[in-house]
Amino acid sequence: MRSSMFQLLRSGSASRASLLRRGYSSGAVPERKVAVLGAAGGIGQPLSLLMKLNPLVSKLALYDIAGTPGVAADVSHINTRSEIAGYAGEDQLGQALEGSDVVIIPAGVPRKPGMTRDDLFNINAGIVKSLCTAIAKYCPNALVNMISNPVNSTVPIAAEVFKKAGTYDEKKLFGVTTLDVVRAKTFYAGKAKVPVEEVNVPVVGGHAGITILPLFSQATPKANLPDEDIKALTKRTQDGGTEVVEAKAGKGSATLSMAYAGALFADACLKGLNGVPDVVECSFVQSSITELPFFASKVKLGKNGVDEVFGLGPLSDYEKQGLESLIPELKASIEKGIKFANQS
Ligand SMILES: NC(=O)C1=CN([C@@H]2O[C@H](COP(=O)(O)OP(=O)(O)OC[C@H]3O[C@@H](n4cnc5c(N)ncnc54)[C@H](O)[C@@H]3O)[C@@H](O)[C@H]2O)C=CC1
Ligand SMILES: O=C([O-])CC(=O)C(=O)O
Repeated sequence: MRSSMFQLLRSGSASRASLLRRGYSSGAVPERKVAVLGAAGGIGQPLSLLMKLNPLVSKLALYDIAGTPGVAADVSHINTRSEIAGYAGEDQLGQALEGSDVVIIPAGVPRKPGMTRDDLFNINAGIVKSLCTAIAKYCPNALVNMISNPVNSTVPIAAEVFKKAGTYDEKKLFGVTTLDVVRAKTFYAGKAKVPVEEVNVPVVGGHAGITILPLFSQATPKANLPDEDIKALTKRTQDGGTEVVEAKAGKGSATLSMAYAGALFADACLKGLNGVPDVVECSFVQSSITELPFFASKVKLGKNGVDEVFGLGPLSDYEKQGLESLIPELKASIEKGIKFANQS
């Protein structure tokens, strides 16, 4: 997956050649529209760039409350397959969404030092609710990739909005937790001294603090790291977002690594839609693998979105404890989202 993103970056105008390398015959590449909501933001801009480099995208709609005409004009000069259109302001949201196969949502405020992701709830819950109301109206069949925090609550909000509108399909709603996986892979490779591009680590649970549970016992290549290294790697993965928030010192949270992670996940969704076999990523989805209604785990992506939600596999004692500890916090965040969506 990582190497395919570098292929994209190298492919430039040769997107047809890049598609052929990816196993598509040139006549068989479906048209796919992707919309980015929040496209003028810190994540939105580099994410829009990366989606413009993806040859699976034929139309790219860049929506924000302001600033998108400039971002769209800029990105549109890149000589790759997709046609770009910028949409600014609520009256253009419908047009941005119509016909979308995948909608990526990085709209909303980011953290400042000292804040938790839940501190963003009051502002971002309303933003997500209104955007999802529009998705239900204009592109009810699209796959929705939710980046806006707190993901542990914004995904349940989206589900409730779609249920009320009668459009909910649990196979099509995803909380994007790919950045946790990207971090876990990077940190593990550094500690285990193995090539980073060969590393796989599932990350399960949710997307905030201790609800982020990397399963280093299942990491490959195997490295037999001592317990204290596993604990340190787990903590660093759980606090990865805070590490960036503190380093940015008031200027926001992860944007570039998130754009990379968001582009990887959207690419996986597009591949699944296009019938590419065995596309598996971790994501926060409706789930019955634990007692909680939403949970992140490995998910197989197919022509209709989620094809299969995989179980957790064998856990170490340390991971079993982590799982037990995260359940109450994740449950409360899910319930908070559901309550918000139903009372307002
Ligand atoms: N899931 C994850 O792993 C991660 C999630 N995030 C979250 O992503 C969100 C965005 O972060 P940044 O891009 O850094 O923030 P930002 O403030 O740089 O950009 C947010 C953009 O959203 C736009 N926006 C606000 N209300 C909107 C609406 N109603 N419709 C459309 N656009 C709207 C703003 O105009 C702005 O351009 C935050 O909630 C942040 O916490 C950030 C990093 C990782
Ligand atoms: O930490 C934050 O607020 C942003 C985020 O979700 C991440 O970087 O994982």
